Amino acid sequence: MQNDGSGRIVVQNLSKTFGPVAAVQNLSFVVEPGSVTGFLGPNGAGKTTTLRMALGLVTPTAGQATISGLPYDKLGNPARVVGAVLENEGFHPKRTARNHLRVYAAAIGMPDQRADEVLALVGLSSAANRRPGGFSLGMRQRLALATALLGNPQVLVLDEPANGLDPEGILWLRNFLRAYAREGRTVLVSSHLLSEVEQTIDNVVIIANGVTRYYGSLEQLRGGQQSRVLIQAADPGALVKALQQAGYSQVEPTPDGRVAVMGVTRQQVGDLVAKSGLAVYGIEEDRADLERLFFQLTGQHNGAPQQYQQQPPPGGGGWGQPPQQPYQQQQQPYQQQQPYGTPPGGYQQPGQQQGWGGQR
Ligand SMILES: Nc1ncnc2c1ncn2[C@@H]1O[C@H](COP(=O)(O)OP(=O)(O)OP(=O)(O)O)[C@@H](O)[C@H]1O
Repeated sequence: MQNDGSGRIVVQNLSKTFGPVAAVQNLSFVVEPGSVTGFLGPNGAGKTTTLRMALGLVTPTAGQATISGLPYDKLGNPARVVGAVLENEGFHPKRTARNHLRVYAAAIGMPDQRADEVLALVGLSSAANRRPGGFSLGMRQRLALATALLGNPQVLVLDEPANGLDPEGILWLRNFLRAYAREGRTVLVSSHLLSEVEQTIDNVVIIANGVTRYYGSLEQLRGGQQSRVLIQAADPGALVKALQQAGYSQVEPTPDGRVAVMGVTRQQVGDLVAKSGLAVYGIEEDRADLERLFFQLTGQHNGAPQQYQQQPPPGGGGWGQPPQQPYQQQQQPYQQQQPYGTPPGGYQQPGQQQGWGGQR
């Protein structure tokens, strides 16, 4: 086997058991070069264990992970191929940031000057002579990233990199990772919050209880969602009646007093209110919340996790289709509640019914 130079990460049927705990079960996915992939799941889902297996720090119970076609420990000088930032990395208390980096640079055969280059890359040049002991959490994260970048690696693996970063730091990290991927490199970032990485990632692997729930492009995940139109009306009851008469049955109030309707476009609503002479103050399209879908996929809000169809293993034709179940689940609130009934029993005031969404 040879390093194929691709920077592709392939995880194939990877499993890890710690005593009675099945931390990772038969996990398969591919992380493509030139993109940022989010590795998402709730706490304890198995993300860190998977990343540690990919980085040769934990021995898999079954399956394997390769980077550029090779297991990590066969990469020769792996730090020149993969840069990794794992959680809770410590720094030597007596070394300055620059010296810390020089020690690590020497260990992987990089020249001293690389320390200053990576400090500049992460925006820490002015702190080069300070000791990390006095750094903020965000600065420590940047220094950890600088360490990972020493070998100018083609692949970056970051475990919960946004932890401890302020909004400015998150924005900086987002731009940095996107630029890194644009150079054709591979970026894999774990997080327990989809919202934290949503604007950074192209592709997503979602796991829960060590099992894959979804893997594919974020675009596909978004595309499978139902959207609804939210309308603020002078007389919501009259609007509901008009909508129902026009054949739109999936209608209900939102807690903030608006009317939500599924299966309709903004334009159709606009035409309908114009025709019926009703006063409305706002018509807004609302894509179903991606974070809510994430919670459904990982079973965090719906009790026991559901078993979704797994995606085909790597090499089977790229990214798969999103599973269908979540979208069916998504529709349930509309079918179950029917707060307006037929015939309409009068408009309920906000707060009178169990809402499911509200404004985002
Ligand atoms: N060394 C270990 N010994 C025993 N159990 C472990 C070990 N490492 C992880 N586990 C267990 O494996 C499961 C997965 O843990 P892991 O840390 O991989 O999850 P995670 O998704 O990274 O979560 P977090 O975001 O909380 O770190 C958990 O139940 C955890 O308690």
